[in-house]
Amino acid sequence: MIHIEHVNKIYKTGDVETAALKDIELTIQDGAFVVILGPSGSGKSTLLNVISGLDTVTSGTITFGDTVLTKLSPEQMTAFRRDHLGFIFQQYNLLQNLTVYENIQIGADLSDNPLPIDELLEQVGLTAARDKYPYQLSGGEQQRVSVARSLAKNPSIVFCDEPTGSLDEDNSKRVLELLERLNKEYDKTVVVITHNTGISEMADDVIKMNSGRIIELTHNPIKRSARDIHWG
Ligand SMILES: Nc1ncnc2c1ncn2[C@@H]1O[C@H](COP(=O)(O)OP(=O)(O)OP(=O)(O)O)[C@@H](O)[C@H]1O
Repeated sequence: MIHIEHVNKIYKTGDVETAALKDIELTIQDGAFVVILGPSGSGKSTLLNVISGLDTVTSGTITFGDTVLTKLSPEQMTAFRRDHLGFIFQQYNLLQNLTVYENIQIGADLSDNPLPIDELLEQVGLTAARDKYPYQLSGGEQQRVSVARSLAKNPSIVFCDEPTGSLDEDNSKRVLELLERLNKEYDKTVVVITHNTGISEMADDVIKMNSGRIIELTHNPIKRSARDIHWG
């Protein structure tokens, strides 16, 4: 479980201060599928960055199970990220000189308890592409490799920042189906940032942000599967 208590984040650029997060209070349950929605500049990426330790808070506390993330040193935070957190971004960030298999292996090598790469290749439908290089794949296929890479190290939570932002509807739904499976079958907590309101139909919990604040928290009693969401 992640507890976020009274978190504020102020960016200072010269004399200009931007309050990117204002008194955020939030709990993310283990195994939940959480979607964060909000207009550009509302603080979604900043929230994800501070929860995942990619950035520091200005004030407030973030607790992950028994670990108080906001008290960790940068070195401890790096180790925590490596051991527990997976990331998927809009850009696929694959290493161009490595094959599909080798890109996934990079994720597995970070862990003492990795998932089998061949199984992951099968899950993302890329067994036949295992020896291809990223430039030989479509955007959708590349994003599926990055999903497999993030899962390979067997993280307890996967953070996704606009994971379908560069994909058409069909490829997006394939990637979303993988996130769904990762949540249900592999029991990972999944946190997705998106502009696409349709994706919130898949979520257990939907967080709406505006101007650095959480303006609405909704729990979906019934979730739609990735294939059935309304594409927005
Ligand atoms: N490194 C930074 N330095 C200064 N200001 C920043 C920095 N990063 C973000 N901001 C500001 O903080 C606010 C929140 O930005 P953030 O990137 O979290 O929004 P977002 O909701 O993720 O937007 P988008 O959907 O466009 O990615 C914005 O006003 C932004 O300009």
